[in-house]
Amino acid sequence: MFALDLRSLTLMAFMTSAAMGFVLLMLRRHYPGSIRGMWLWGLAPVVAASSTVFYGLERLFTPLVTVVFGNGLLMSGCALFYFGTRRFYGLRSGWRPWAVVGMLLLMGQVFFLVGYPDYRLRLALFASTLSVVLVLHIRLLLQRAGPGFAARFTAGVLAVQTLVLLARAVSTFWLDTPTSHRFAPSPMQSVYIATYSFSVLLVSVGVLLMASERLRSEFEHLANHDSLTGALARRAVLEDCTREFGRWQRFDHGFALLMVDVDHFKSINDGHGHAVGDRVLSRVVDALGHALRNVDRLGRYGGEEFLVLLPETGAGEARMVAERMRQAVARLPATAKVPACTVSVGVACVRHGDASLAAVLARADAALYEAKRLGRDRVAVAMDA
Ligand SMILES: Nc1nc2c(ncn2[C@@H]2O[C@H](COP(=O)(O)OP(=O)(O)OP(=O)(O)O)[C@@H](O)[C@H]2O)c(=O)[nH]1
Repeated sequence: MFALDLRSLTLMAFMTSAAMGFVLLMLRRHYPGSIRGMWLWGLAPVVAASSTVFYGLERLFTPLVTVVFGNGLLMSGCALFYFGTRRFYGLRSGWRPWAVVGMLLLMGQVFFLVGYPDYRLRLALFASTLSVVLVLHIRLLLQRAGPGFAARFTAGVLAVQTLVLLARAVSTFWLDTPTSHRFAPSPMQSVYIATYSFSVLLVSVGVLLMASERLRSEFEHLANHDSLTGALARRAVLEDCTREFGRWQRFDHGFALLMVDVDHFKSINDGHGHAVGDRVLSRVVDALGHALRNVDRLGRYGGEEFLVLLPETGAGEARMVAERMRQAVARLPATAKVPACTVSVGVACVRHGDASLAAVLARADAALYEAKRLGRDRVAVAMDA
């Protein structure tokens, strides 16, 4: 019959959990504070590892101590993983309801150990409570999982762990005797303990991948966005424009570029100070962004100059969008902290004969110059746009 040495498996589970806890706690220092939950994720395997000490050395303890501490710590380890994930997603966890559930579970465990000794019922109670925690964790991961792989992977590992946990509890009713115990050799028990040590390892890897994915997306955001206004960085918006130019060359899908410049910005800086000028820029970007569709791209081209890409847009529609943006900024009221301002907008559309994006940009720039020349706070469309 297929059965592994359960004490060796338990020792392996201990070493895996302790090592993963150590790794997570050490790595946590290398992640920025914006990535939350790593401390709880690191604590979880350490607590789970302590539970295996009670199971593995059960001869040294009374059954009551083994059950209360072993099961209590294992349950706490699983809950800490879940709390870590909640924290990671910016959710707080009230510990009181969890403490009540934990106490009730332990009371039930003691009852089925001392009051009405039944290993099967004790196991069924423990497995079902632990499964609830695991299912809550899986649900949270699947609800919040973005396009990345890590959260789905972690949820998958937890799902396997839950199935094995439940299968073990159910199988006990058929395979074991009511007086059976943890180290009575059985295939199910081998699968359970092996799955446990693997899942601690894989869940730890999973949460580490989640933290790394988050870190990468934070870096990407920093690299692609202007830190002052939140608009796309010049390089990112130009990349989008170049891609759109390529689509136009291949599929003949037209697009428009808008060059937007804050009027007399130097005098705002000079009159109110650079910090106020910064606030004006942020407010202008907010207003411009609200006037755009999801597919449009808004980037900071230079100091107080912004570039807008309008895919699949002709000259008439682009002029309307530009006018909407101009009005959105002009309508911003002056406040105690920020003066009112206006913008001028130059509009250009890609057209046959354009050899590169630079040609469209140059026409949008020339149109902007024209809008400035005509008195500012207006939209000018490039000739033959
Ligand atoms: N506060 C602030 N000022 C900036 C920033 N980037 C560039 N500037 C300032 O923006 C001003 C731009 O001035 P100009 O190019 O003369 O243009 P303008 O005063 O807006 O005049 P027109 O464009 O002709 O209407 C300069 O004084 C720059 O120092 C920034 O990030 N924050």
